[in-house]
Parts: sequence; structure tokens; C-alpha cells
Amino acid sequence: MSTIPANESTIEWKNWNAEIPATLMFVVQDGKILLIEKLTGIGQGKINGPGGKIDPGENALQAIVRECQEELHITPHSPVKMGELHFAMSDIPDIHCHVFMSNTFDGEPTSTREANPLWTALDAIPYDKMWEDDRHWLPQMLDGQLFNGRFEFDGEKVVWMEVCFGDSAKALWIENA
Ligand SMILES: COc1nc(N)nc2c1ncn2[C@H]1C[C@H](O)[C@@H](COP(=O)(O)OP(=O)(O)OP(=O)(O)O)O1
Repeated sequence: MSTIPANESTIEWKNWNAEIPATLMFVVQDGKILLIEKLTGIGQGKINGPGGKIDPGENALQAIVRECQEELHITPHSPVKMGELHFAMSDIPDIHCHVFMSNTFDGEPTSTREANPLWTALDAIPYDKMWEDDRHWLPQMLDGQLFNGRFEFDGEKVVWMEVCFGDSAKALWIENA
């Protein structure tokens, strides 16, 4: 488990519930990861994986497939859930995010109103242009580790975090979609 900083979180995590259920997808193929430049929504202007909010009546898997189709015109094959992220935010509603990986997909990654695709070498992921939490779980996820992360943000800065990896992380997931 990794935590920063040494101080306690101001969040009462036991009773914490996010307002926004969301998803992220990381497609990895031939030593590259398919990222996006996000053009709309939460995190506009940042580099991230494709993804977005879960619509009413959808589960996380259905949502991530739909978001990849909408944002990049691709359909990932057999997405595998790798982690859950819990974001307590200071200035926007709190977010609970399901993170998936896939190695194959149908379609050609295409720029849309919502995103520009960015095939990126695995050793050149631009963490400085991504949400600050990503550097604390994405490298381990790319090594095949399941994870569960809780992050408290002040604006765009992480002020507290706790990230677990492996089977003990999966036991903390709220949903096993
Ligand atoms: C706070 O830290 C975050 N880190 C990371 N890595 N990703 C995040 C963070 N906060 C939000 N996200 C991701 C989760 C989702 O994929 C998107 C947010 O969803 P978005 O606002 O893009 O939702 P859409 O349904 O696509 O957009 P509309 O509601 O505008 O249709 O960001």
C-alpha cells in the first residue's frame, strides 16, 4: 500500500459515496498505450484514457464500451476490469471510476468532438499532462496488478491518497462488474 502525505484524510471514507459513477479504458498493443487528449467534460485539456460517466441503467462494462465507441469510434474486445478509483474532489462532484484494460479492438481510433487519439510508447506516458493520481497506479496496472485507489483532491492537487494492489485491492472494490 502507498500513502501520501503522512497526515490523515479529511474524508470519512467509511460513509463516502460518489455522486458520479464513471469509467476509464486503457488499450495496450505492441508496446503502446492508446491515450486521448480530452476535449470535453471533466478533465478537459488533460491526457487520459477514453471513458466517461456511467449512464442510468448501464453497468460499468456497457458504459466503457459505449464511451470508447463515442469518443474514438473503437470497440474494445473483452475489457478486463483492473481497478477502482475513488476521487473526493473539492470543487466538482465526487467520482467513483472503474478502470479497464483491453489488448484488441475493432475500428480505427478516430478524432471526435470529445477526444483526439494518442498512441503513446509505454515508456513515454506524459504523466505531467495527466491527472496527478495516474502516476500512482497506472505503472502498476500496466505491470498487470489489480488496484484500488482513494484520492482526496484540493482542486487538481492530490492532498491525500491510499492505493492498494493485488487481491487485497480487489476485495475493496464496491462492484465486481
Ligand atoms: C480526479 O482524477 C481523475 N483521474 C483520472 N485518471 N481520471 C479522472 C479523474 N477524474 C475524472 N476522471 C475521468 C473519469 C471519466 O473517464 C472522465 C469524466 O467523465 P466525462 O466528464 O468525460 O463524462 P462524459 O460522460 O464523457 O461527458 P458528458 O457528461 O459531458 O457527456 O474523466
